[in-house]
Amino acid sequence: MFTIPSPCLKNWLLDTGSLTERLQSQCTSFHLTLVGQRQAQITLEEFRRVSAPNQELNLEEWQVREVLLWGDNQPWVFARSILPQRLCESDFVNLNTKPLGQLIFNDERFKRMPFELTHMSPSKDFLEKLHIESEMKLWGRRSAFTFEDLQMTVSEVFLPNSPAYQEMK
Ligand SMILES: C=C(O[C@@H]1C=C(C(=O)O)C=C[C@H]1O)C(=O)O
Repeated sequence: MFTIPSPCLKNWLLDTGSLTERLQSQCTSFHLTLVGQRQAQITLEEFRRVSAPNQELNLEEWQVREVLLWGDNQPWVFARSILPQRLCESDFVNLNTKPLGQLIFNDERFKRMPFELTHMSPSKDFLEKLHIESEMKLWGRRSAFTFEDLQMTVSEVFLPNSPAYQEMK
């Protein structure tokens, strides 16, 4: 078990509202960049979290979506979501740079499950790509959402300049 180092960080990690909306309230200009969205290699662990019992892993049934959420031109959150292909062809069609939260939090058919929290030391490659010098430990969370008979996961990592670490600077 681990201790979350600040009440501020704990509040961000466990906030069940739309992270997009909360980040937007903390900056003048918010934007989202799409790192990628495609039928790609989901890990076995990710598959176990979203699949139904006895479901076979078929990569064509899932999309991996990775985005960066920026506040005042600072990368604040990296998010990786595992989305059912069926949702990508219906409710999430042409999502592109529209934040997933705008769809999820305005549709009561999406039900959020409890958060899983984690902390990590990001790879040098990941930090270099984002021109982040800080080597601090990063904290993140993952939650699964159910939608009718489907499940999806949203994982979010708070990056060093995000307001989640405000009190720790
Ligand atoms: C789930 C939300 O959507 C945000 C937007 C995401 C996207 O567009 O891929 C991913 C993670 C979230 O931070 C949210 O706003 O809380």
